[in-house]
Amino acid sequence: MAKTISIIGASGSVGSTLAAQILRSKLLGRGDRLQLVAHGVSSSSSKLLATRIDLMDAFDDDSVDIELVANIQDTEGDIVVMCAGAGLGGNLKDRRDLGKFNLPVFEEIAKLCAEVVPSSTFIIVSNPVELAVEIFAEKLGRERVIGMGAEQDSLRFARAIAHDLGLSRHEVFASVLGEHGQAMVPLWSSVKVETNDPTIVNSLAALIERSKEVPLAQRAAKLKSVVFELLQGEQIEEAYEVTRRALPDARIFAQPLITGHAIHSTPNATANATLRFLSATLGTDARPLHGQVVLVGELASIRGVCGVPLTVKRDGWELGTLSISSEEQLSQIRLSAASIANYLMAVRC
Ligand SMILES: NC(=O)c1ccc[n+]([C@@H]2O[C@H](COP(=O)([O-])OP(=O)(O)OC[C@H]3O[C@@H](n4cnc5c(N)ncnc54)[C@H](O)[C@@H]3O)[C@@H](O)[C@H]2O)c1
Repeated sequence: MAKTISIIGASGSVGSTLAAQILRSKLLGRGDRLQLVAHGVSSSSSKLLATRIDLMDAFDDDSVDIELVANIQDTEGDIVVMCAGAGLGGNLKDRRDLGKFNLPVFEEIAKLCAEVVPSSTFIIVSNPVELAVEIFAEKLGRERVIGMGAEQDSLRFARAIAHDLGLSRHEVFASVLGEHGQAMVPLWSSVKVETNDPTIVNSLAALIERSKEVPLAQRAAKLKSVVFELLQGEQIEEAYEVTRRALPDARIFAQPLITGHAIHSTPNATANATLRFLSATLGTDARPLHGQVVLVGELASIRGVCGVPLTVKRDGWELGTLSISSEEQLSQIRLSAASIANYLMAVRC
């Protein structure tokens, strides 16, 4: 059966990079459609007209129908990727700062989607991911609304560990749960390396031991403050160097801020993580994922939005396996969920 993927916010950095990655990955074939959705504003439609031709010049051999959709009301995707809204930059330094700008955008787009594509699966990229997930889940049901931020964070954590151990990321699995932002919870107990090499196993154990010397919140806050100071002087190289010297769990709090500062977004990494959800939804990839979803008590009695391990299929998400080694880590996830809930209440009142 022919498939349609719609990208809302396709003219942005993430949306346009994702469109190219979808076509390059051959997830879609002859007769399938990729909809580039504008929002009824001529500037976004004009950019997408040009983007469409550029994508056709690159990928027309596969005969995917690349369609420009001028208004969100004409979205038809079986899977809809939500990438619309303001991103970080200027005085907006934390993803939570975006809430007040993106709240009306999320409400409007979720309302329109509920009218035209009520049964589709929604992959949420826009920040704050938790806010968009809550709003979309209210309008469309929680079963098929998934934020991809936790997968992005987990891939970053795995890469940071792989880097320090001299491995490649495909040899490391790691989970980051909770918020896609200041209350994220990198779980050392989830880390698995695909090797029995004692040197590497011992190096990982040493990293874990070092991570216990100073609480993560303290290390991450200090690192971010040093990074912000360096960014004020546009010292990008020095800022990356400082993060490289930090432990992987703190590094992932700060490195995306540098990338966001320098190139406004994190388009390739975000598109890559989003592609995993598209592959899972289309049934071509069964790897475990991590994502922000609305829970109703399935995990640690949490009710509300939280990043958790997931398996994703065409008809939505299911809770995946949680590798938790202690009650302390479970309580960190509960605290993160509580922090998300407080933030959502404040931004929506
Ligand atoms: N979850 C993640 O890991 C992750 C990573 C990077 C970016 N993001 C988020 O994704 C979103 C897009 O990021 P980007 O870097 O592509 O930003 P961008 O500024 O390059 O693109 C924004 C897109 O949103 C559209 N848009 C803006 N206002 C709109 C409105 N009122 N209605 C409909 N569409 C509107 C724009 O036309 C454009 O297509 C941001 O919210 C950003 O914070 C999330």
